[in-house]
Amino acid sequence: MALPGDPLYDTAALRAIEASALAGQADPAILMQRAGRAGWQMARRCWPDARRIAVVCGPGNNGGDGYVLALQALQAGMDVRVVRLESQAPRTEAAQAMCAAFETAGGRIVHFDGALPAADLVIDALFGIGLSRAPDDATTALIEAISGHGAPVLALDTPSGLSADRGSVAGAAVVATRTLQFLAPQLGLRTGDGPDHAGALSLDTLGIARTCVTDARPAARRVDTHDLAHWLKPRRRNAHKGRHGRVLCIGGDHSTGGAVLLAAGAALRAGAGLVEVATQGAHVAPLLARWPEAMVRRTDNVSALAGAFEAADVVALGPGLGRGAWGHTLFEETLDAATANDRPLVLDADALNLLAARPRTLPAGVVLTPHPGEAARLLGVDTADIQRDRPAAVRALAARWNAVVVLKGAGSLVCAPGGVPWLIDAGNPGMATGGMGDVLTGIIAALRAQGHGAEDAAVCAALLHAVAGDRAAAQGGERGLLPGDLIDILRACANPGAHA
Ligand SMILES: NC(=O)C1=CN([C@@H]2O[C@H](COP(=O)(O)OP(=O)(O)OC[C@H]3O[C@@H](n4cnc5c(N)ncnc54)[C@H](OP(=O)(O)O)[C@@H]3O)[C@@H](O)[C@H]2O)[C@@H](O)CC1
Ligand SMILES: Nc1ncnc2c1ncn2[C@@H]1O[C@H](COP(=O)(O)OP(=O)(O)O)[C@@H](O)[C@H]1O
Ligand SMILES: [K+]
Repeated sequence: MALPGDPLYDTAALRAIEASALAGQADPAILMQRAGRAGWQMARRCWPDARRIAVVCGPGNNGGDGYVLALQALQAGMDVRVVRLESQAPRTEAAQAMCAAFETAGGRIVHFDGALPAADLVIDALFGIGLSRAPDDATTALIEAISGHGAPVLALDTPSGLSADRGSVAGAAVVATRTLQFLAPQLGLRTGDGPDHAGALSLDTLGIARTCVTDARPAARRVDTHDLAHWLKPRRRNAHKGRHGRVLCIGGDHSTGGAVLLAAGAALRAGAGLVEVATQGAHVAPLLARWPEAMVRRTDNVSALAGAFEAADVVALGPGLGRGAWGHTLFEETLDAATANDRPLVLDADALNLLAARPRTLPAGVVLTPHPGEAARLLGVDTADIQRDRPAAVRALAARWNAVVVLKGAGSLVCAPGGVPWLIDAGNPGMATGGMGDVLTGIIAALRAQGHGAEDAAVCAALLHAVAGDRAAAQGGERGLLPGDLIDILRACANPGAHA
């Protein structure tokens, strides 16, 4: 069966796509011509009333695209100004030719003196995929002038300063209204800082053969709402609860009982056949009051759980587990028992922190769900290191722990060891609320219990969680969104087709 989702690319792949598109091509500047023209058409389409156009050009081929666009705008009768730093005259042959053509047609180029000219539209053609270092002070001032101008900003290929590979900003990056990507979609625009800088996304393939793109190795595959149906098929008429698996959620030390309650509720609403919870005695009654469908027991150690452990199809360990003696004991014993009994595990929250503090070999088929802080602990680096290159971080985590990893946050990435990451850019900042990750853990466990493998369960669950977050936010707004709101809406999202 065809893989779900759409491929995204990194800079190396884009360079390979470019090389294959240009092979045998007489005019190497043909793609630059098409890029500049596509940029101008996009500008006209999106801002038909803009007459004063400021085009900020950098020294490379991204700047070349900008000169082509500027010439197009000039020929269309616009009031066009190219702006650049004195030190950033075009350096590539193709960009020099486009600059010369613009000047020959009477186009005006001004050096940036701290302010951009008045304009109805600003074109960002400073840097594209060739960004190679953090911008210096003068370039930073130019980037800030673009973002702070007040007019809409159309970025060509990449918002200047954002890494097209990593989705991170070293220093400063343009905040664009829209970004028109060329050739193929970039991973960096969809994770980490990417969405905040890129604005609305468009793509122009510049007329190249499809095979130039399909032959390149993707950096990630992006899944979206419609892909849920790939995993969440209608149930068999002859189904029974035993077919849909049994989830055991372990967690909820004193003061964090809500976490395991949320995980259990999410597991129920994501379709687990049976959900059992092992928690501190004080949480048993409230949990039963909220979820009478769950089987809840007080536990101090795994031997008290003997029957439940053996019966479970998957064990979710971590929500509210804490790092006290209770959590430590359950962590060690659960991992021992899961290894001995070959039980699939989902590890979250303090289970990840305990794992980082006491590294051990994990049994096969484990799913880890770190947010960037937990990911940093698991790799022994800083959170900023994780966010600087989220795609590399998720690959490194999967390899280091031999597990399927969900690296959470804006543009969540899911990766199996040695695999190509999945990208989920559904979801919204309303989801940055305590307890939201516990809901994800419950969903992964439920899908795992329903028979999905670790990677399928992780990517489908991360997508379902994000889609539910967006649907809940659409109903009542992002601010104040609660994990319970997602649980309430999960059922509607987990049955694609039935509630379209
Ligand atoms: N691929 C294709 O087929 C097509 C590509 N096209 C377009 O070309 C773009 C790629 O062009 P590109 O390779 O010339 O790189 P680009 O983004 O212009 O930047 C490189 C220049 O910037 C400089 N520089 C870098 N960082 C810097 C910094 N922080 N501060 C200051 N300077 C810095 C760097 O200097 P250097 O590192 O060499 O010192 C170099 O001079 C691509 O995104 C797309 O728009 C289209 O024409 C369609 C077809
Ligand atoms: N800005 C955001 N955009 C999209 N999803 C987000 C955003 N912030 C948080 N989320 C999602 O919400 C969940 C938060 O999980 P986590 O940080 O573990 O919360 P907690 O530990 O409080 O349960 C993750 O699935 C994450 O991907
Ligand atoms: K740009």
